[in-house]
Amino acid sequence: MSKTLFEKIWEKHRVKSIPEGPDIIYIDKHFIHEVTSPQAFAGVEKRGLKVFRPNKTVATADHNVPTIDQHLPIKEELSRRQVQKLTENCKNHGVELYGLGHPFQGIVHIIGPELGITQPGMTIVCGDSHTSTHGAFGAVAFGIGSSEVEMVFASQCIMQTRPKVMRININGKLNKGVLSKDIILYIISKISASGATGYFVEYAGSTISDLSMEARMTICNMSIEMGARGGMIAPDETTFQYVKNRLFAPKGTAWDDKVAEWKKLRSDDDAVFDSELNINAEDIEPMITYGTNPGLGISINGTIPTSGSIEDEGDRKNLLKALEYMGLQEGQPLKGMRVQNVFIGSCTNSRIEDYRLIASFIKGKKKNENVKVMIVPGSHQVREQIVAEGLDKIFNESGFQIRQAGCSACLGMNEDKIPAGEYCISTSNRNFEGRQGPGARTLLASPLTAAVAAITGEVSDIREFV
Ligand SMILES: CC(C)[C@H](C(=O)O)[C@@H](O)C(=O)O
Ligand code: SF4
Repeated sequence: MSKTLFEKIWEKHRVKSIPEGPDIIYIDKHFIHEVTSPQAFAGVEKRGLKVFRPNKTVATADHNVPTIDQHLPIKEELSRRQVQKLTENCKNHGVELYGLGHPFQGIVHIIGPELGITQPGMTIVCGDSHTSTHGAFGAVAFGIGSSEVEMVFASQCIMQTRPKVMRININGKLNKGVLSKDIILYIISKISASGATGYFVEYAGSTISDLSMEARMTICNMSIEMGARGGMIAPDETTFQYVKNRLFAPKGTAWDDKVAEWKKLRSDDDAVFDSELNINAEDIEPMITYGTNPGLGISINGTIPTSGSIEDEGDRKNLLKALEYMGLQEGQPLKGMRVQNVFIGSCTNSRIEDYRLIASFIKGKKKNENVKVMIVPGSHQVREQIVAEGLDKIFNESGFQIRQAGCSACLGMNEDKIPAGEYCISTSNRNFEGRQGPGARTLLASPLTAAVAAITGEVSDIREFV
């Protein structure tokens, strides 16, 4: 019988099916961080257990860490305790930790791919919704809750109801100034923040095949923002080239064997999806969000919808509530609006490719004097690469501040917060109320759209500058 890519990987990892119930799935790789692991460690300890296969788990400190002076003790007490607890737990259970000061430290979804831990055909989980990022390699990767983290610690397996499968086909050439972030913001604006609920999404088509791994990760990362359980892309030459020679990638004949196996990881030609969506790449323009969920987005030249144009009463109320929080009006354009902050980071867009692109655009330009610009690399290694390539000089000359690796202003769990009432163009993935700090107002956009705003001090159309 023909199968989708998702089904092939899922079935290969199925240990048992519970009649009328969930499947038990073997997990190849388990990532953990300081926020969702303490309860799980406490849970296994309460049962008198140890982590069953500690070498299948990798830990990093990312959410609570400061992004300056990481060599000093963490100032915020809660953050300090969380990171300390992670260190103790990893030590007690024999789990490898890339903590502060370690050369591999960084955002969990950045370091997995970067180190070659993330590989095609794997099942990967983490107590973090953006685990979907790893699906870009043709892995079944999804976020889990703390009680499921405990399940994986205890058994290296997880009980999961098998989701439905959706395919989103994107074909054609991208317009000038349009990045993969715009593709995913466009899709979510079309199908809404709940449009893929209950599904695992496979992205396919010529536009996707033409993308780099970094760009594919950005798309898979935000699958969760339309309600999907995860997102994935069939591995191809681009994938193999990215993984090859990375630290934990298979080497020698093991590499050849793996690639032969990975080449079979694609949906069969006649595989049936529960839902399918077709998108024309030429329809996509640079995008920006105006509301408090990632589905409330428009093209950079667009206007905010009017409440009168929205049929559903719930949606209408949500729009008005979002606009009130955002200090925006219905029908208003965003272009030309002043912003006070630009945040270029998070597991969506903090890879070296993002910074190369931004650096080549801003070279020789100065940031607007009223804007604060934060460059927060996704990992320590990305930061080192920025310096090795001399991009740091470009950023410094433009007045962009380069910080150390962490989740940073993507969410207000650490010292990096956006002041209440201020606007921030952010390359992250969530614009919820208070996400970047109490009262902070987030406009999600691509790294290029963020960079051009840093220079002009206002929401701008990158196409007018390149
Ligand atoms: C803190 C963590 C559990 C959370 C997540 O699951 O995604 C965070 O990473 C986020 O992006 O909101
Ligand atoms: S960077 Fe943001 S979205 Fe990614 S894991 Fe950290 S908090 Fe979550």
